[in-house]
Amino acid sequence: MPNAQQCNEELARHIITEIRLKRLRNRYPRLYGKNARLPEHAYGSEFMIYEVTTSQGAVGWGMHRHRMPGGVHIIKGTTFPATDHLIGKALAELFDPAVGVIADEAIALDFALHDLAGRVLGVPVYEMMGSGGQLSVPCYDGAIYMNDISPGQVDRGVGIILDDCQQDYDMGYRAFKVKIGRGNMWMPLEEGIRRDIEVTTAIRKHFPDCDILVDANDGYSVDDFLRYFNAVADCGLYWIEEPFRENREDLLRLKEQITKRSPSTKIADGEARPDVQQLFALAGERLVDVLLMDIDYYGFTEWRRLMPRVIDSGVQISPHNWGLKLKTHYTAQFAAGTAGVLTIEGVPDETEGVDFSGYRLQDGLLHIPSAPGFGMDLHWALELKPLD
Ligand SMILES: O=C([O-])C(=O)C[C@H](O)[C@@H](O)C(=O)[O-]
Repeated sequence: MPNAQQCNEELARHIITEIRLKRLRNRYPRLYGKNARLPEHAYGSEFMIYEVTTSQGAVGWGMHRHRMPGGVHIIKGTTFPATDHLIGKALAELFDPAVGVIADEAIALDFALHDLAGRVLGVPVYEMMGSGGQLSVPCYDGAIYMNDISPGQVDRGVGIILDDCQQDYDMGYRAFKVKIGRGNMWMPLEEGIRRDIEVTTAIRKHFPDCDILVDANDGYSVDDFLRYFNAVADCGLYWIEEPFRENREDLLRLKEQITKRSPSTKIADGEARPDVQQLFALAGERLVDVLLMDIDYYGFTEWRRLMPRVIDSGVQISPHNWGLKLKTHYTAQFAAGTAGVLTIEGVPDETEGVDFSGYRLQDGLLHIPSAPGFGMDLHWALELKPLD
């Protein structure tokens, strides 16, 4: 890795000449069904990326970040930040390898600029971050949804969930995050709790070598969650995610039960509507063990800024990546760049036009490539032009 001055000089030579907005599509290998709060997550979706070119012919690309300061373009009814004002700027004005994006007006390009700077400097993103983590990171399967209650599946009951686990096991996953909270919206409460218990214990029985994480998307009350937890305490859950909306009193009760029944089980929280100050306060009392703010909505650069505080506090992190393997790979680079990442969320999918082959999942570990930037090549994506 070149030193800070060499990096700055090199990035200063690269003037942004073009920013293209493009559309990609991903596809899941099966229907991803309901969680405690949302209906079917379907078979994939479309999302936007930026491709950024410089005066020296360097090209970087990355997912559009969902924070939108500044002006906007409207494309087919969707709003995106204007990027014309970034044309003509030197890469060094927008990006510092030791920090990330340094100009708020360019934050929508967070992933694209990390990729571009890595390619310009000839280093992977994790190296720009200091290579403080591991090149093989534990990666769990985040795709075990409530497929037993999706239309057309009802007759197969818990069996369909075991088939889903097997499909992902065969891809190399050795830890499953299982959606629970059927009684919140989809089944009568008691029946829903019973099914959650049945699903959890069946996975434990059929996959004894795998970790089980459960995620209720805040869909339980503390009393009902404790009933569920006590029934599955022998399963040795790896973590409990968002059992109910985070608050000190309820988390104290849960922690007390965990300490008694399954002391190694962790509590993970902070994906939905995170209040970062509150999360650190809860982490300070060991009522939250793992912080989950999303790699996109919270942000790659923002996570980088937060890391000194994370490491100081001793809490662990696992930035939320739901929806796209692309996000998993962003977080994998993050995990290789810094200490403090416990495990990362994997999403089994394929994205048209993107070469993911540098990343390899085996026996529950995601191996990260040393290619420059994020190490994923973009072969083709549909270009979008703003409406006049
Ligand atoms: O931890 C996770 O992956 C999620 O909770 C994803 C959710 O199921 C999904 O609906 C979302 O991201 O809103």
